[in-house]
Amino acid sequence: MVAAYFFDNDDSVDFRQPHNSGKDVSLDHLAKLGVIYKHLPSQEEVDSLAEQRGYKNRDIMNLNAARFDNNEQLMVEKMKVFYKEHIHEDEEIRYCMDGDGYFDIKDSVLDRWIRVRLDRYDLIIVPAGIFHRFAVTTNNYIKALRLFKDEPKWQAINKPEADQNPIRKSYLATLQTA
Ligand SMILES: CSCCC(=O)C(=O)O
Ligand SMILES: [Fe+2]
Repeated sequence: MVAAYFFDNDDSVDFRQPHNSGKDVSLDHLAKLGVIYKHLPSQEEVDSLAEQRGYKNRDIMNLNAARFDNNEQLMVEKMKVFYKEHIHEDEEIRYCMDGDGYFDIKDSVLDRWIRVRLDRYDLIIVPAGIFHRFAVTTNNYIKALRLFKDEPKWQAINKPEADQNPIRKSYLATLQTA
């Protein structure tokens, strides 16, 4: 079941560890940042949400150590692409079909990372322009359905370019009016 809490900022510890500061974050607080969480135990519910929100395409991302010949070091190296804070110019919609993972959300009002743990049948919608990152847990496995409004493309925009991105600026403007 989902868990959300402020990240403990202890970068000396493997990023796949929980990093729980002990300070929980409510789903309402996440919603104020534009992040939507849902628990959808059936595929029908996922399909209905996709219909409502106009997600026309999807694919499945399977991240596990076996994909890297059980070479955990290689997997960690590859995972760092997702763990580098980034934005997208579209919503990021991920549904955990199996396994688990951490979606870290940057609260730009408090300037703090919020860690959201997704477990099976959890879905997260990360708004366009918000800084975020992803890590598997120490289970080293997630099977995630990726939903897209248009073409299934994954384009991460990192700092410093992201800070000047118009979608980023629009996102920050929504926080001012919230
Ligand atoms: C398991 S989905 C990987 C994370 C991701 O797609 C992203 O952060 O853009
Ligand atoms: Fe992303």
